[in-house]
Amino acid sequence: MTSRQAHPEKGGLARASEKGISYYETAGIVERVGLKDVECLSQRSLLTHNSKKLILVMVGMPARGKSFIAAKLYSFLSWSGYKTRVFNVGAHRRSRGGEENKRSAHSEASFFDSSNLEAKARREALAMEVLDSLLAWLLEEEGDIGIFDATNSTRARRRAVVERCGEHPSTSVVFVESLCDDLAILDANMRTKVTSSPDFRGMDFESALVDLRKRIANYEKSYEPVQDVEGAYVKMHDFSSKITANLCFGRMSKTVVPFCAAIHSDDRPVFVTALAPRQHEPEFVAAADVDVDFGPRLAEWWWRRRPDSRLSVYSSTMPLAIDAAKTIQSTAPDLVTLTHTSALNPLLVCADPNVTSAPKRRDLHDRGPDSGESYADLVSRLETVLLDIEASVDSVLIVTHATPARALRAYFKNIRVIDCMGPSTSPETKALADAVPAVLELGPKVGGGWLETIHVL
Ligand SMILES: Nc1ncnc2c1ncn2[C@@H]1O[C@H](COP(=O)(O)OP(=O)(O)O)[C@@H](O)[C@H]1O
Ligand SMILES: O=P(O)(O)OC[C@H]1O[C@@](CO)(OP(=O)(O)O)[C@@H](O)[C@@H]1O
Repeated sequence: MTSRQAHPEKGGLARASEKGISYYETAGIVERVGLKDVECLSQRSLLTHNSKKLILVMVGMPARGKSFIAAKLYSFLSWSGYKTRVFNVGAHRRSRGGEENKRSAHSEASFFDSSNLEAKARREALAMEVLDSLLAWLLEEEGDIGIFDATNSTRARRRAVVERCGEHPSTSVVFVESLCDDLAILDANMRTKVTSSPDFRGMDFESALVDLRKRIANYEKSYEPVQDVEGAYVKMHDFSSKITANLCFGRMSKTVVPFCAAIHSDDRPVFVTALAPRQHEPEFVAAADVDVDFGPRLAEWWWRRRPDSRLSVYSSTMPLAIDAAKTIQSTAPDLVTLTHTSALNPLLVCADPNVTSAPKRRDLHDRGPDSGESYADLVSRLETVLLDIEASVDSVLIVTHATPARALRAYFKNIRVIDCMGPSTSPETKALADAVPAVLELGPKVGGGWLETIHVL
């Protein structure tokens, strides 16, 4: 290797760039060596685009967090603007089981034994009925992403799913598999499951646990993890401590895989607070001039609350938000980490400065008469912050402005972004940039979802 060709990571870059020479200076001179014929590369070029309709097929034994992950993906993808729906085979099985108040035989462990051929055939039929509903919704009701929530634990089942979806060329299938062998995690998951799943309603806790263990043992006998040859997948091992992905490109690699890597089910609160809206923001109301002591009030509240726990603070890059975040950090420099990001800045609106009335309600894609940002643009820049929030195992505090704060809240509460705007939509929305400053606390609920609490500063 000559000095001009030296590899950038091995110290050649500085010398090369001093002379203004590109590392790829020889491009066009060196001959390409038939790479277009390499099979995996041609497959790569076919898969780069987003498919029109995406089907995420959950895979995993019971109590591996499939429904939890499916619900999270639903919140995230809906919030990102995709028309998304979860189709759960367990719910369909129960609704077909008949007996309203009595436990159906279709909920007992023996129903999930693959050597019970009658039950097995019934389970396959139930799964295909649900898949058909999913496909009908995607194709006839213009859905974008369908999430198929079942164990899909054998290769034969997955092949059947892929074949049925393959009848519709606008669809593509990606498996989302959750693998977990850690006994402590499984034990905790099983306890959650028997207390929350309708399959165990009316049973005492210990008998329910025994039955679930038997159900899982039945699945263990026939479980086959997804293999590369089966197609595109994301695998999450032990609560996202390891992620593997195959054939994921486009929207999958840009957002879905990072989201799967971020999520976990640790118990830590997320706090959101917003400075009063400026006059030209769509959320503007004649708010009192409270901004000046916002930072000290926030810091004092935090200090009173839990000075012992670590806190990751994300603020916008507006001066008052930066000041507030720094004031918090000054109270406990060892516990608080700061990130300032323009992703949390107010909605960019290009309004006429002479018009002082509050702008009218806008739709997700409206940019207003003079362009600027739509709510959809805002959501797209907030995505990066949302991934940081989901990934954090420390408490998180977001110091932002009315519109981004309300858009973030929409994710946590599964509300359409446009329905979260405007202070009159709910007390929680009002608390985000009210005349009296407040912090909205979002606490994760066991098994999914977030509980809201308003703290007035
Ligand atoms: N990635 C994961 N790996 C293992 N367990 C998880 C994961 N994510 C969530 N859990 C936990 O698993 C428990 C059971 O989840 P659930 O979604 O009902 O399982 P499944 O649908 O696979 O039967 C929940 O308490 C949830 O917190
Ligand atoms: O047919 P398979 O793929 O096994 O999956 C469907 C079954 O998965 C289960 C496994 O326990 O899902 P869930 O835990 O979501 O209720 C059953 O309820 C449901 O009948």
